[in-house]
Amino acid sequence: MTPRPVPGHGADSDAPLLDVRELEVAFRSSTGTVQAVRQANLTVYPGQSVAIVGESGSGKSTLAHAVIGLLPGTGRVTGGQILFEGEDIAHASASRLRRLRGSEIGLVPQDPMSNLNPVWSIGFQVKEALRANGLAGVADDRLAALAAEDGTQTSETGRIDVNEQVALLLQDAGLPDGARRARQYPHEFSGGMRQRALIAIGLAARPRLLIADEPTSALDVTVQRRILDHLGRLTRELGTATLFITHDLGLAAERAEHIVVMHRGRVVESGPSLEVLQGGFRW
Ligand SMILES: Nc1ncnc2c1ncn2[C@@H]1O[C@H](COP(=O)(O)OP(=O)(O)OP(=O)(O)O)[C@@H](O)[C@H]1O
Repeated sequence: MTPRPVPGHGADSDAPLLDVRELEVAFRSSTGTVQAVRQANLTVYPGQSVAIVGESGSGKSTLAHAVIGLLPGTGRVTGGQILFEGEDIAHASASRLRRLRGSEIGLVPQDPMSNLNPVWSIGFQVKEALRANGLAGVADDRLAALAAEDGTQTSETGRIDVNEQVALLLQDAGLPDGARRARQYPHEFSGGMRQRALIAIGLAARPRLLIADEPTSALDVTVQRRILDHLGRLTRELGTATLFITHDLGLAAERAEHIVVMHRGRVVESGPSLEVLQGGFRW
């Protein structure tokens, strides 16, 4: 079943942002080949939130990592297409994928500790995400409005002091006192704060699609809820589509408009969240 376009996201909402067709991903090992993803289909429209749900080992992360061009180890796309804004990126070059990551497709990874560099300040890491996409010192409308609220002026040409920009991005991800937070290092942050820093980094370049891989699974339930609420609000306000990976069907139904259920590498169910939840699918 193909998800319906989300109303109110402009004329291009008729066209999928991401259209995964018959995707096959395999890992080679000394004992043979593991077919991690089989003939998987998945569509995400602009601004839409889609969750991939499934038990451990069902292929959720592999599918998401294939989309972002970050398959680990011997993982290879062995069939099918990954159309992003109509372009097949299943076999795109490393440099094309690097350009897409961050600027068009952001990632909030599963494990904040191993995805933040311990020797760099948080602010430096946000700045790097901006620099990599040529956006250091550039304020979009949202940042200009946040700067005005903060009593800072942006120039008429949309320039902003890069340290102020970093502080605002951290604040927007739910880290008050962003200027001070920017000077701190990952070990000075709690797990929840590190996750928020990764959200700031993932959204810094305003990607059209954000992939969130079990973004809060290591956190306690209250912190998890608060962060997911914040992430949902932020992506809605920014108009960012999200591909949310989780093993928790209830959480997926709460957080996403559309659910794709994976089992042993295959998409076995796909539809509006409520329908999938009420369908009582069990793996
Ligand atoms: N780096 C790897 N090398 C070899 N096989 C791998 C690798 N990563 C994943 N796999 C295999 O691919 C299959 C799908 O794994 P994947 O991690 O995508 O599942 P998942 O649904 O995301 O699980 P989890 O919820 O535990 O992260 C599994 O059989 C797994 O063993």
